[in-house]
Parts: sequence; structure tokens; C-alpha cells
Amino acid sequence: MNDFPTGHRVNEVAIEASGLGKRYGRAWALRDCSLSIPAGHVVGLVGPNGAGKTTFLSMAVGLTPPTTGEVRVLGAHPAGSADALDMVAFVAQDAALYRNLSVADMLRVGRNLNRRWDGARARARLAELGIPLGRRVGALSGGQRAQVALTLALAKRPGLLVLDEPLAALDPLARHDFMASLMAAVAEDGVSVVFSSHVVAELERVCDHLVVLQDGRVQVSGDVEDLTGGHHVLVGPAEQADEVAALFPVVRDRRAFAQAHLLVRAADIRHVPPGWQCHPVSLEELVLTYMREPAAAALPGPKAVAR
Ligand SMILES: Nc1ncnc2c1ncn2[C@@H]1O[C@H](COP(=O)(O)OP(=O)(O)OP(=O)(O)O)[C@@H](O)[C@H]1O
Repeated sequence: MNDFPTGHRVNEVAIEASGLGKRYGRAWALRDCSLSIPAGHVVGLVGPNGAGKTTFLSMAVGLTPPTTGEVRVLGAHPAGSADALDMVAFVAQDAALYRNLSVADMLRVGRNLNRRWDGARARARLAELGIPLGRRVGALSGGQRAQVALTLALAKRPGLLVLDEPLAALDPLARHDFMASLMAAVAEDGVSVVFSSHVVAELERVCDHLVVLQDGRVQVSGDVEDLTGGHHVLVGPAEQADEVAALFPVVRDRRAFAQAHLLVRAADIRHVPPGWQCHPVSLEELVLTYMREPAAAALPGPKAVAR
């Protein structure tokens, strides 16, 4: 029997932001952010440095009060409310652990700070990972520290797990192991996950929903299959590119020598113009393209795409 209901039902939203904004002094770190992230998904949050990812996540977990708007989690719980704090676990960018405490001490701290706590599960997880409970946190490797932070977060049996750049300090092997642990937890608990990352290549393997922030605004938000299926690359002679580009919303237009590469937002390209080829687009290419084209947007509903 599960004594720790994860607290979300199918069709619930994991995070719902409405007119959310945060201003530091005169500068907006996040502006006019309205989005709905469905529960039961693994959501990647990407964007260039300073785009507002940490700001968004820290408002979603109730650590930072918004300047405008509101954010709710797992149904209708205002971020930072007692219910939300019970159901949301957060792994901060630097996996804030007390380096002088032992792993066992960290488990005790976790137990004392949380109303819901599954210590047996946490100990079993650490044993499986071969992380000694008596070891000082400061004496662990970066990968082990990240796993301890993830274990502490999962011990809450959260309905929503939020991670801010969990992979930043990890080598490729530790990254792989960390993501495997995360995906195992998703499969086991059905926990909703939102994580920010600069490791764009990783997203394709693990995320089924994507949000791109750019300069404090939501630039892309959607289901990964819808996004990749809704874009194509058209390659053909540069001399016809203007004509072809007029047929579709163009996200990126690159011309080199006699050839044009157009990344277009179109799900169904029935008639590829003669002399042109149509290719699918990978999530990595899509993300990098939007990050390079700050004026373009792919949001639910009709939106103008900048040219
Ligand atoms: N406490 C703060 N005081 C003043 N400005 C801040 C503060 N926190 C963030 N900012 C500013 O808000 C903007 C967004 O920062 P944020 O850390 O949310 O971006 P990010 O997308 O997480 O960046 P990175 O990828 O570098 O971690 C930046 O311009 C940053 O300088």
C-alpha cells in the first residue's frame, strides 16, 4: 500500500502560471508568463543564461514571491502554500547540502523538516547506489552528492519534483546515471518532473514536454512530439527560397552558396515544392534554432512567427 499519495490526478496541471512576473529593481527577470504544464510528464525547461529559468522555478516552488500574477501547482495549490510545500520537492542548482554533515545526518534533517517522509525508501536507494550513510557529504563525488540531493527530494514522495540544472556539475557518466535514476523514479511513482538544463542533447531522450524561455518570456511551450512533428526543414535552391518561404511560417532561414535551409513551422507538408527536400527536425535542432531566433515563438494557439 502506498501511504504517500503523490497528490495529482490525471489531467491535472503540474504548474499553472498566469501573468507571472518577477522584477529585480528596474529589470524584469520574468515577464508576462502564462503557461500550463500538464502533470504526469517530464518537462524540460531551457533557455540561454539569464533567460529566467531559475526565477520561474523558484517562484513555482514558493521560494520567491512574484511581482505580478500567480503560480499554482498540482491542481489549484498556490505555490508556497502548506499543501504545495508538502507535495513539491526542489533540488536547487547547487544541490544545497551541508558538506560537514554525514549522509545519515542529512536524512535526519530531511525527516525533521518534512511532514511526509519515507526514510526507509531513502536508505534503500542510497544502499542501492553504494553511497555510505556515514560518509561526510563534502567527501562525496559530485555525482554522489547529486544522487543524495535527488534521494532527499524523492523521500518526500512528491507529486511534483522540480530540479534546477541538476546536470550542471556532472561528468557524462554521472549525468547518465543521474538521469537513469530520475527516470526510474518517474516510472515507479508517476511523479511529475520539471527540470532546467543546458544539456540540450539530453532532452530528447527524457522529456515529453518542453518550455523554452528567452529574455524573461516564454518562447516555446508544448508537447515534444507535437513540436517536432509540427516543424520541418526544407532544403532547396536559394533562388526559389523567397517563393517557398512565403508558403510557411519560417523560424529560421539560412542560405549558403546556392542552397537554402528553411526551418518552418508546419505539421503537414503535403506538397514539397519541386527540387526541394523535406526533412524532419530533431528536438535539439529545434531548441537551438529557437534559442538563436529570439523573435520567433511556438506557443499553443495561433501566434505570429517572426521572420
Ligand atoms: N536576486 C537577484 N537580484 C537581481 N537580479 C537577479 C536576481 N536573480 C536573478 N536576477 C536576474 O534575473 C535574470 C534571470 O535570471 P535567472 O537566474 O532566472 O536566469 P537563468 O535562466 O536561470 O540563467 P542561468 O542559465 O545562467 O542559470 C538575470 O538577468 C539575472 O541577472
